[in-house]
Amino acid sequence: MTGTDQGAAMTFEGVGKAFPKADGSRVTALADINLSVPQGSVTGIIGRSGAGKSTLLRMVNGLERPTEGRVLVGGRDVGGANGAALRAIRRDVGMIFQHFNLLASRTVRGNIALPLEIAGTPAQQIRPRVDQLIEQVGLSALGDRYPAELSGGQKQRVGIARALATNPKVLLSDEATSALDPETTQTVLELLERINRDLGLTILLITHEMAVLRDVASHMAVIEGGRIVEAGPTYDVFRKPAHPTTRSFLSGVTGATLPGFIAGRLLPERPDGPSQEVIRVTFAGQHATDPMLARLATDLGIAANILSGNIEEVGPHPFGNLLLSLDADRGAQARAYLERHGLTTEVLGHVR
Ligand SMILES: Nc1ncnc2c1ncn2[C@@H]1O[C@H](COP(=O)(O)OP(=O)(O)OP(=O)(O)O)[C@@H](O)[C@H]1O
Repeated sequence: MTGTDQGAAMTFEGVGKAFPKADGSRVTALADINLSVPQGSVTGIIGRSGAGKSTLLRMVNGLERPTEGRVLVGGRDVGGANGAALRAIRRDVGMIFQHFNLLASRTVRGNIALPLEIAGTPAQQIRPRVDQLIEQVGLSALGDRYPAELSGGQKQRVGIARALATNPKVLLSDEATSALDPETTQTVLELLERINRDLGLTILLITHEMAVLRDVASHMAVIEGGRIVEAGPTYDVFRKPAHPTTRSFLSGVTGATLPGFIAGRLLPERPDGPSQEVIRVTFAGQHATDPMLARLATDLGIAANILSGNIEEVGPHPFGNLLLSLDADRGAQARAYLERHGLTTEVLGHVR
């Protein structure tokens, strides 16, 4: 998904952003960003605090301008647009926020109507459109409530309805579920998925939680220190993470963690004398349900101990992680066998 792409809803071409500092020097927030967000995708950008996620997102609706390169939305250069051209791009780009940004003085209806009023939509068209949006986000009975009378999840639904009011082609989500509890997060993510599917809307979201990408993103990119260090279809990245930062984010969601009694004894290098190799085996797609450990035992006579494991879903695909220990003398042979059968393996260390 890197590089310029005809099927792209948004493209970042060699984008850099430097902010001036008070002492006259400059801080580089983003450098050499090349990314293309496929039309109709839910694309997630993950990174730690200060990595540059917000700056990247804010370039899509022209709230920040690149100091290098171009950001294209539907083929139009956002950074070069002004006046009516910029307003036209912004109408195509809705945005939702971590803290919802609702007007406390307006009801649910009033908040959702706001972008329509700003766009000069005739009053008689606003009411039915707002009714439709309220219905779409599942808030039918709550139209006359004020934000203070709503839960976090309900507030975010208002934010989503407001972002959809002008029929945008792209929805930007700035940590939209970070202020919500896990259960509410799920319901809001499901709503975003439904909107993506039913309206064909491209969603670009930023998050610091890999679980959000696992649950909704078809494509993802990892950003660190203002640079994209890894990008691709989410499932591929989960299966074969190439960058240490990606692996570190993944270790938080792939569930399988070493039990304490092993983790405390894990040696990076193989010790002298008899030892066990500790490996992570990643199962994906059709292989997720194959009885590979039984086959390892019958075909090669290698017995593996299961230390921990889990199977979950990345998008529609099964995805599993197993942590095993096995005789270090047979480790290379076992890994080669598993890799040959489409599994991914990684040596985590050794125990005596
Ligand atoms: N207006 C600004 N002026 C100066 N520096 C800025 C400005 N906006 C962002 N930065 C700097 O750019 C870098 C990237 O910031 P950004 O807010 O994009 O990161 P982030 O990944 O969104 O972080 P967080 O998750 O904490 O919001 C940081 O070093 C930040 O201090």
